[in-house]
Amino acid sequence: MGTVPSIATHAPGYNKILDSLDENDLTNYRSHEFYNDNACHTSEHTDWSAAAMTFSSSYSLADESVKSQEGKNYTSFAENPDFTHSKSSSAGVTRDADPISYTNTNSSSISISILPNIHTCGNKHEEGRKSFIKLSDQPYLQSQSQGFLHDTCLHNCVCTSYDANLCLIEVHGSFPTLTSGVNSFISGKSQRSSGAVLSRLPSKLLGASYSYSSSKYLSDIFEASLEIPTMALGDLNQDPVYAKLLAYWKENGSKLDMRDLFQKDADRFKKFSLELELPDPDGGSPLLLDYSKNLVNDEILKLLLDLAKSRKVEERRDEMYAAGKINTTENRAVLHIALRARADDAPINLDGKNVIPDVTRVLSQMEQFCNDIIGGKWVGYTGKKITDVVNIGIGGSDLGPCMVCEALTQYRVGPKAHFVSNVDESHLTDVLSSVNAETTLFIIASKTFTTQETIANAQSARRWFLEKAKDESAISKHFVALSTNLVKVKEFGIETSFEFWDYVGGRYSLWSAIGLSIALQSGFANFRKMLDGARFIDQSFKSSPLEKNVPTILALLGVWYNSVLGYESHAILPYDQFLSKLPAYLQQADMESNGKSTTLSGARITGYNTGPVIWGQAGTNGQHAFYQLLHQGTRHVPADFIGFVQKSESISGITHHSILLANLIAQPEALMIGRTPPDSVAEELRPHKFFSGNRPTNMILAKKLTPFTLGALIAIYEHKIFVQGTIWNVNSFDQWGVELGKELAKAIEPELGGTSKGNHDGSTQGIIDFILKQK
Ligand SMILES: O=P(O)(O)OC[C@H]1O[C@H](O)[C@H](O)[C@@H](O)[C@@H]1O
Repeated sequence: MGTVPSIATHAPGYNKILDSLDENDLTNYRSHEFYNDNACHTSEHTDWSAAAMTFSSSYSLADESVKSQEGKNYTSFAENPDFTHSKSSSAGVTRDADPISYTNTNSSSISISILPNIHTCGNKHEEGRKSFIKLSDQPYLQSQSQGFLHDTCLHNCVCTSYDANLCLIEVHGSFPTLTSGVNSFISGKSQRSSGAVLSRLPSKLLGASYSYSSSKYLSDIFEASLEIPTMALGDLNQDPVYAKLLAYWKENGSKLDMRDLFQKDADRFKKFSLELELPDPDGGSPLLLDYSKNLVNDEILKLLLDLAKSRKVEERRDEMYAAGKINTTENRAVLHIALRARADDAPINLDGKNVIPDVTRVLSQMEQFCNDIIGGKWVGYTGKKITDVVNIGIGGSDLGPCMVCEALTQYRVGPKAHFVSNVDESHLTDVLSSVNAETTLFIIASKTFTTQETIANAQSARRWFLEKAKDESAISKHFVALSTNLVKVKEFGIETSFEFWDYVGGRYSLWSAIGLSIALQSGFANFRKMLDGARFIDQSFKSSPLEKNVPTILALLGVWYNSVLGYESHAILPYDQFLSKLPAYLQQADMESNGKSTTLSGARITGYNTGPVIWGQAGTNGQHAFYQLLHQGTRHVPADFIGFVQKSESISGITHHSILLANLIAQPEALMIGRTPPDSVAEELRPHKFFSGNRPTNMILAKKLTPFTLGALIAIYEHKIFVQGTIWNVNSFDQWGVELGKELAKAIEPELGGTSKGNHDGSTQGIIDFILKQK
């Protein structure tokens, strides 16, 4: 087995794999990048790939023997005569921090990567090669450095190893995101190459060894136990901080009264509120988050912040920002933050490639298109200017743009945007009845371009259009597509398309080409301002300490209510008619993200609630509908009140906005202070007129609903959802739960024609029969 078994001494199955490998095949082995802390971030040291086959001089295999070919044991590679080493230099200067390259003299292409610090392992591993990666458990390697955690780096490394056709990874130490990285690797493997992942957690820490492989390529030669290594981020139920929160509530919950807390602490508002100075080009002003009307005190807040630490929120956030493939079940990075980046922002490297240039390329294409449409350069088939756009999409390809177009009504400079989402034909016919084919642009928005409803609506819109235009060639002037699936777009017969990428989740896509209807209606400049508002929050979320971090605070309060106190829903109450679609938008954003009952490592969640039921309506309308339940119901519904200090009013003489603001302020006050009816109230009515109060709310207030403020507001919620998903240990970025219904509908549809019959339960069949009889 040559020199390779020198590290293969621990995990069950490891030797077995190595023994089973064809020695002659070892010429394909090759090591990968390793850089030590200092070297990897110096600006001179830019050509990472040239520094392959290196590892740190500071690393020593102190805890194991390294066998040379003659069978002698060494305590480090440096001493092993099988390896020669040479020191890399940066810009001609050799420094202590520079890496040392080790090469195996017996087989020049055999080497084992020792990766105590793998910041740079985003580089692709070479196709057809085999790699060994070893991660050390030296304490300094697990500390945070340069904004990255080593487990994040391992994750990236593993995720980008997909081109190697065999990858063995031996891990010493506890790396919280290892499992997700490894899962990504494995799922990537099934598409790109065969491989195996082998990990070992140090027995001295865990009292056990773990190893696993899911590779088909190796499945018959590798019979090691298929145990998945335990992630450091384990079951929330086992988290000691979570246990403290539960205990605290159990012991003190009934005594927790906000009215007392305000009375005892004159600084409570100051202490439990945050202001973010928004650099809004339409008038910079602070955004206020007042969270003082919550069932929390100093102790609870401290525990919640500790929980964020113990659930590794910051590490996971860094992993997302570093393009880690945290959407493990789909092996995808989650990079809506990249959509808001500016061209000169620090690169965001995914699989070794900066994604920002592609983002800015599509944004420029959108900008040009908007200018052409708004400026009248792009006209309809009869030469008339485009006055209306109809966005045909559903879910994430509808809710975001639809909500934002309404929110930015006052910023309209271009064609009016309409939205068709429901496959119910009345949605389409209703919109079509209000537009003219000569002046209407159809935007077919679908990430996958396979969504049944969208494709059906797009086909019907096309037919309607052709009935009017009577000319196939007119289609190109009136239909454009937004998708990640450009092949399907072509198949559909659309020439102009705007691309986005699979690292953009549908419900996080309004910042991408999916936002074209926003940019057309509001003008590209306003679209950019909205992106900038979100970018501002991205930076604030990344750099603010947890206690000053708006999305994190909102998330922690939500976890407190949802998982500790058992409150099951959360209301979104915007006091602005133009934000009336915000609750529906956040329903998808939140419920599709965190409505999960499986942890990242595949365990069933029991004992605590994950994503809440999100609902709400614009104020003041809701006050005359469901607020009764908020004030006096048996359920407790934490709520976010959202408002704006200024609004341009066009009807003079009536103080609409003051009335709106007064109500916005009064409702949270009423929910907190409650009321015991005065003695003057008749005895029998007194219980009915009693308001218990002590009901929690947040207030989010900004100066004006501008594109920038709106971008910031949406991004706050996106990151809030992310933090909660992290704490609950769920994948917030997949949505397998929507699949089953879709599949069954496809099976049932032909049965409604009466020609085929399925195999259903009695109720389902009864319903089908009822329909068939009435048809
Ligand atoms: O954009 P599309 O690929 O057409 O998908 C539209 C929507 O369909 C699905 O059912 C998903 O649950 C949503 O997350 C998605 O936004």
